[in-house]
Amino acid sequence: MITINGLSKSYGRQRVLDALELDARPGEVTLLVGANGSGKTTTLRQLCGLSSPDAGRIVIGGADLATARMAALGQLSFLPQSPRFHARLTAGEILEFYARLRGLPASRIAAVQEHWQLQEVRGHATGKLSGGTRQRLALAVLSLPDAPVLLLDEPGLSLDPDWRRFLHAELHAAARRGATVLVATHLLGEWDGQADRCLVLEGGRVTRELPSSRLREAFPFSLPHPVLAHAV
Ligand SMILES: Nc1ncnc2c1ncn2[C@@H]1O[C@H](COP(=O)(O)OP(=O)(O)OP(=O)(O)O)[C@@H](O)[C@H]1O
Repeated sequence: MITINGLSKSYGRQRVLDALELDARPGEVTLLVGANGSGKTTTLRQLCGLSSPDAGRIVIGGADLATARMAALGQLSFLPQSPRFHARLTAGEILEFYARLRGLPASRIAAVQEHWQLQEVRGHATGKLSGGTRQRLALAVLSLPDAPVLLLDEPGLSLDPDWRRFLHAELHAAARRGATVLVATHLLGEWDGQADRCLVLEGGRVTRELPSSRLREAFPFSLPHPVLAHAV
């Protein structure tokens, strides 16, 4: 469970989040949608403790991020928008590194590697992987700890349609196991009908909640916007 109350964040004079209220529940895939620059990444970075809010409260699985930081962060697994790995390390070394950080056994690495079909590139330097394969590696890292709260920033960007479908199925499977899944995206077409809830971020606040099956009809006014027009 994620609960955000009154979260505000400004960069200089730009108020990006303005007393944001948001919740994401266990057992559901929740989308946070909005145009480029609407504050989706800023929201996820606040949730991960990578940036401090000016005001407001974040509670993750009952732990307040400000007062019980380790308990809150320990429940998270985060996929950033542009995952970066050391270019000379191999895919296998990356998985081993993150597994060691989380205290996970080699059997878990093997299972995740097979699940995301990374066996063939296990010995390949990440700098030489295709964008989509690197994204699959990042998703494998995300799924290593089987965390109760998953945060994903534009997870489908470099995946082909088959892997996007696989990703959706994975996220729903995690939700069925009880995880809270929050996905930030502006790729509305990709997620049409694919989420349990859809929160619309505008002007630094969640202004509306829609069923994801209504994403396309809910955003016709956005078509002249180049990004949203491209996305739908
Ligand atoms: N570290 C920072 N310093 C200054 N401004 C920032 C910083 N991070 C984000 N911003 C600004 O905050 C606004 C929101 O950015 P953010 O990345 O959260 O939007 P977004 O909804 O994720 O956009 P996109 O869909 O393009 O990824 C933008 O105007 C951005 O330039």
